[in-house]
Amino acid sequence: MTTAIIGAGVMGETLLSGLVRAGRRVDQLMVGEKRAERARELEERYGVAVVSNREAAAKADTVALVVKPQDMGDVLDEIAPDLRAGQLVVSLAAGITTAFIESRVPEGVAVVRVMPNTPALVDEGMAAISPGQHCDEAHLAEVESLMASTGKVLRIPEKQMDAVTAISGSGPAYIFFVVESMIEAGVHLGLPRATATELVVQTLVGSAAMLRETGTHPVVLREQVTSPSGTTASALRELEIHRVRAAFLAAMEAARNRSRELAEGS
Ligand SMILES: NC(=O)C1=CN([C@@H]2O[C@H](COP(=O)(O)OP(=O)(O)OC[C@H]3O[C@@H](n4cnc5c(N)ncnc54)[C@H](O)[C@@H]3O)[C@@H](O)[C@H]2O)C=CC1
Ligand SMILES: O=C(O)[C@@H]1CCC=N1
Repeated sequence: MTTAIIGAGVMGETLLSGLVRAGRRVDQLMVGEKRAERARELEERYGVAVVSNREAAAKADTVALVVKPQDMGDVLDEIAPDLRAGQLVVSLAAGITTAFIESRVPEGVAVVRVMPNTPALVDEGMAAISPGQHCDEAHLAEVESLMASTGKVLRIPEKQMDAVTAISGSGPAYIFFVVESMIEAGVHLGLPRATATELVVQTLVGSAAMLRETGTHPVVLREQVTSPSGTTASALRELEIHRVRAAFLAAMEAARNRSRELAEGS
C-alpha cells in the first residue's frame, strides 16, 4: 500500500516521520510539497520521493491531504483528474468536511477526516477520525492504523469534529502556554530559568502520568494536593479570581467557532 502526503509542513512531516518510525518502507511513501526548499529538506532527511501533487494522487492508494484548510479547494481541483474509485483520501485539515471533499473528487473515492495533534511527533498523539459517506470498515481501519503509528486514535461522529479540533487539535498549544506561564512565574519568584523549566516540565509529565495511570478524576487529584489553609489553596483562589476556568471555556469556544468558519472558507 502506497501512501502520499500532500503538504509537508509541521503536521505533514509529523505524519511522515511517524510512518517512517513505525517501519513503513520509504519506497511506499511519497510527498507532494509546494516549497522547493522544504521538499529538498524532506528528501534529505527521510530519503522520501517528492513528486508533483498529480503524480502523488495518481500513484498512491491513500492520499493524505495536510495543506491549510484555505488551500484544500485548489489542491482538490488539481488532483481530482488523477484520482479514481477505490482510492482513499484522508484529510487532516481543520474545518474541512468530508462532504466538501466528496463533492470535489470522483465517485467511488473514499474520504476520511482526521484531527491529529503534534504530540504525534513523540508517538503520544491523539487523533480523532470520522468516515465520509462512501467509506467502509476497511478504509476506517486503514486510517486507524495510519494514525495509530503515532499515538491514540478515536472514532467519532463528524459533527463532533469542530469541538475535537478545539480540544485535542489545538490543545497542545494551551498546555505549552500554561507551561510557559509557569516557567516565567518561577523566574519571577527568583528561580534560575533552567531550574524553573525542569520543575515545570517534570510536574507536567508526572501529573499527566497520574491522570493516565490512575484514571482518577482530576478534581480528586487536585484536592489531594490542596492542604487546608495551604499554599495550593492560596494559588487556586487566585486562578478563580482571575477567571482562568472561564477563560479556558471561552478560548475553546473560540477555537470551535473558528473551525466552523474554516469550513465556510474564511
Ligand atoms: N499544526 C498542527 O498542530 C495541526 C495542523 N492540522 C492541520 O494540518 C494542516 C497543515 O497545518 P500545518 O502543518 O500546521 O501547516 P504548514 O503551513 O506548516 O504546512 C502546510 C504545508 O502545505 C504546503 N502547501 C501549500 N499549498 C500546497 C500545494 N498546493 N501543494 C503542495 N503543498 C502545499 C506548504 O508549503 C506547507 O509546507 C492544516 O489543515 C491544519 O488545520 C491539524 C491538526 C493539528
Ligand atoms: O491552529 C490550527 O488551525 C490547527 C488545527 C488544530 C491545530 N492547529
